[in-house]
Amino acid sequence: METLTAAILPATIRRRPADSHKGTYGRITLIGGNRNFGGAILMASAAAVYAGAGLVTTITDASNQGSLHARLPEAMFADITDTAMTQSLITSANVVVVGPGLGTDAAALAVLKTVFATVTAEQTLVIDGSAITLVAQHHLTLPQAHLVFTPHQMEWQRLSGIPIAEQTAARSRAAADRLHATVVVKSHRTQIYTPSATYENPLGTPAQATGGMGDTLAGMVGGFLAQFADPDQAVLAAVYAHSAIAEELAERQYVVLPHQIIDELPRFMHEHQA
Ligand SMILES: NC(=O)C1=CN([C@@H]2O[C@H](COP(=O)(O)OP(=O)(O)OC[C@H]3O[C@@H](n4cnc5c(N)ncnc54)[C@H](O)[C@@H]3O)[C@@H](O)[C@H]2O)[C@@H](O)CC1
Ligand SMILES: Nc1ncnc2c1ncn2[C@@H]1O[C@H](COP(=O)(O)OP(=O)(O)O)[C@@H](O)[C@H]1O
Ligand SMILES: [Mg+2]
Repeated sequence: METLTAAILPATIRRRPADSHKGTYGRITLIGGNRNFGGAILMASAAAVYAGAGLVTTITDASNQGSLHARLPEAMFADITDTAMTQSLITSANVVVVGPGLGTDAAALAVLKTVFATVTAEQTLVIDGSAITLVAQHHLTLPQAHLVFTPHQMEWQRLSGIPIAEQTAARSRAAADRLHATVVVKSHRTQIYTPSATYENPLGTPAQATGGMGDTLAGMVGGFLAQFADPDQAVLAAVYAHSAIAEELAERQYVVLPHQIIDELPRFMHEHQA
């Protein structure tokens, strides 16, 4: 197990070349947010935009459209019940994030099946929140794609079958290998299982223990994957940056809100680019 250090930030976050445009920085499609959990996909989408992803589209329940655009005019919107549009927006993305606030009802399951049937081996799919629970509950066959799971410990228990108290590095490593995926097991000391190595994030604070914190991380992971060349480093840097910003804010705050981390991202990335 390797401990992450701040060196992951300049190794990953590169200065933007002058000769570039929005297409240089990736197209990301985020899918989630039912009528009750619209905030989750809004936070994930905002994290992707503020992390610098070039083009961001949010596929969500139509009831969330107004709040999405009021809060995040940079994001495009599509209705989650429009299957043809969903397929098209998945196909045109290089990174897809599915799950924040998706819910676990029959409609959510149908959306997730559409995602799995549409992504291709060249694409990266980040699977978070409700989508992890659905994969576990319905024993879904995983698609051929670059897969990144971002479970918290309870979701990891559901997906891997390993009870939280028995989630040792060795057992989680074996389960991640069986999934042929990168797995970010989130806790107060998050561990990251890439195909080639295992890492622990030394940062993080209980001030982060508030709803939406993981939705924000999922969007950051997607945003970093959309832009930066090395996918393992992109995941590691997103995890590290998420906690590093939270620790900065927690020096003078009892609780750190997810949207505050999002607001700090452009400044933090500017300071740590190389
Ligand atoms: N504003 C919003 O719209 C929000 C929507 N959310 C969405 O709600 C859906 C359900 O996710 P939840 O995670 O709330 O529900 P889950 O039922 O998946 O997991 C929560 C349960 O896991 C337990 N648990 C054990 N270890 C944990 C750990 N290390 N970290 C977190 N929980 C741990 C908690 O105590 C709790 O009982 C997801 O789609 C999620 O994205 C949540 O993110 C909350 C905010
Ligand atoms: N006590 C803590 N110390 C450090 N990090 C924490 C702590 N509690 C929560 N976090 C972080 O907050 C995030 C919570 O993710 P998750 O449970 O998926 O939230 P949500 O689904 O509500 O957005 C993870 O990145 C986790 O590492
Ligand atoms: Mg979550």
